[in-house]
Amino acid sequence: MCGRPPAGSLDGMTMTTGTRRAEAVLLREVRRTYGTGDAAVTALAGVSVGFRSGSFTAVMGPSGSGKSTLLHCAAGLDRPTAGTVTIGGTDLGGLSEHRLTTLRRDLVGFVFQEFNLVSALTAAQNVALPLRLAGRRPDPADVAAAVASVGLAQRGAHRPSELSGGQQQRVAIARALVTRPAVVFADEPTGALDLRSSRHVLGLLRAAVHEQGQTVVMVTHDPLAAAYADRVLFLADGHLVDELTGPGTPGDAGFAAEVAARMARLEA
Ligand SMILES: Nc1ncnc2c1ncn2[C@@H]1O[C@H](COP(=O)(O)OP(=O)(O)OP(=O)(O)O)[C@@H](O)[C@H]1O
Repeated sequence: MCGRPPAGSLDGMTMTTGTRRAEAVLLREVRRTYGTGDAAVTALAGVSVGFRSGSFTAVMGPSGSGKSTLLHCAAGLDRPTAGTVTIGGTDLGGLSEHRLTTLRRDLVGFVFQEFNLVSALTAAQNVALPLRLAGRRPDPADVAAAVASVGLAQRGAHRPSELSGGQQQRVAIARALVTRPAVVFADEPTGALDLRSSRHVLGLLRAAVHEQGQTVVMVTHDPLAAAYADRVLFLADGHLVDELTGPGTPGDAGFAAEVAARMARLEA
């Protein structure tokens, strides 16, 4: 947020792999099955995909296609039934719950559709929360800068109930970015917002990628939102079935139309 590289910088992995842009997150043959026997549901049927450091990826697909499951497995919030997930070169499968929690805290930020702010805390206190949870004493200037960076300099002392939905989501984004995580996972971040607020939020996520070098993976149902990403992945029945690369212009109308056409085909 302050022009510094992400705290979870993946340089070490870049050197060991010898590639300029390492995979911040890598899924290999990830399967996730819920339930057993006749009641078993295969949410992910063997997905292999990488998210390069400094990239913005949107994940789309019909309802029930496995988008949230993919996001949760990639973020270490859920454990795959089979396959491997690595974040910053670390295989999550081998980690204890405690180490997994620490890795998420150090390398990962989250943005949810429903904001998930703590209602009793002010905007600034919400933004400072991940630093406190990491045992750090937040520098008020850093917190103020994070709040200002999402356009809420005058609102730091307000509680969530005193903010609009769009403002609350901007607080959630500042909170997700304040520790400068290598990867931000966003699950329908604009699902509850109007068009203007959505654009603002998507612009902030894009800036995190293109100005701060962070990596964003965003699940969305909205082709206009997906058109802010550099790449759009399409899931169907737990499989990765299609992929589009954007023209590099945020919210490009032609790209959004192409994304909508691919979605319409999947939903037909
Ligand atoms: N905890 C669970 N127990 C049983 N089945 C589940 C569970 N979570 C998800 N599923 C099933 O796994 C499949 C994929 O679900 P998932 O939530 O990943 O899809 P999605 O693409 O995110 O859907 P939506 O767009 O509707 O949010 C669905 O068939 C869903 O019913």
